[in-house]
Amino acid sequence: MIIRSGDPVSGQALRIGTRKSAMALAQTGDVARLLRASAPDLAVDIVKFETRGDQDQTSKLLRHGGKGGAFVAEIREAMRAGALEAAMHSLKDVPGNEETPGLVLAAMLPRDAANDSLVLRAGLSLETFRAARGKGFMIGTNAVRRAAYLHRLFPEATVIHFRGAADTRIAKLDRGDKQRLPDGGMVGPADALVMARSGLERIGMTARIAHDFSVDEMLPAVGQGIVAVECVETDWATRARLAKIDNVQSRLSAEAEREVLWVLNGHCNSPIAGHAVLAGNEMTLRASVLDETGRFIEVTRHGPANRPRELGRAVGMELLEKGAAEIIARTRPDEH
Ligand SMILES: NCc1[nH]cc(CCC(=O)O)c1CC(=O)O
Repeated sequence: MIIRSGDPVSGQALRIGTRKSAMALAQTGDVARLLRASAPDLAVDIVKFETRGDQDQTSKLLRHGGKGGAFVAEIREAMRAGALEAAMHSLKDVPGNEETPGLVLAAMLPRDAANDSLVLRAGLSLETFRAARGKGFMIGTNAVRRAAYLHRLFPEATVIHFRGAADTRIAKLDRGDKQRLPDGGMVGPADALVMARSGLERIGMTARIAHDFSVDEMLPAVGQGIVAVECVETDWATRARLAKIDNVQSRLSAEAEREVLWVLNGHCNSPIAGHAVLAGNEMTLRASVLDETGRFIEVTRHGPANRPRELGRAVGMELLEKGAAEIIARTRPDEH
């Protein structure tokens, strides 16, 4: 079968579902631009969803499969029901320990910056923060991975629960808002936040970055910086369109990193980090499992770039041999 762009027979547009945060819309805009460039006649419709993940700001979310899972689930339902051809996801938010029968991540965009960045409250200087080595400062995040790395990097700082979309999080930081904890208590205000550089780039807020953590200082979440597009496995026309914008390096890195999650049975809010780097025919995969009490296991292995799953499996198994399962079990969301 020949797939023609803008398919004049059906005249159908490709409908992509997305959350409606500023970051998600920027990402979906990137997907649409690449699709149109690869098939100039293709009509791309962006369908905005307010997911349960955006509405539910309570701790229930963590108990029910985690934040990431909630963001993803509703858009998938719409796609399975035929209301969409494709769904845009931040790969980082796509659970790595679940089967998704009938769906496939058919495109991954070129990876943006994978590292995390430090954002300071307006008026607070990096010099002041550095001189205190974090002492007396409150740093906000709701990712257990970032919290554990912050305890390693700034043992004298206090890490506090801080949530919301990227742009509203920074607004709350600058206003000095207190945060409601899952148990109903209040904490804060925060002096600093840790956020993905890629997200800040997408919402045009890189001017607020006080410091970029290197990926070695703070190993990123699996898939961080990669935008993925999912579709129905047997929707061959959509798969052909998405295949045109698929980036091989992102896909190979994602396969290696996500295999670690699969081996560790990591959930959305696991203290698991993983990052693959490609150099010629070789891939280097580093992954870690850590907690806020200072337990830290890190594994680095090299392998052929065209066998990413094997490398991910080897790294995951070595983490398990070194005791990763016990650390992960202690941070299960349903135990929060
Ligand atoms: N959980 C929200 C989320 N999902 C993906 C990103 C960053 C963008 C990316 O990884 O591509 C973010 C924001 C953040 O972590 O600061």
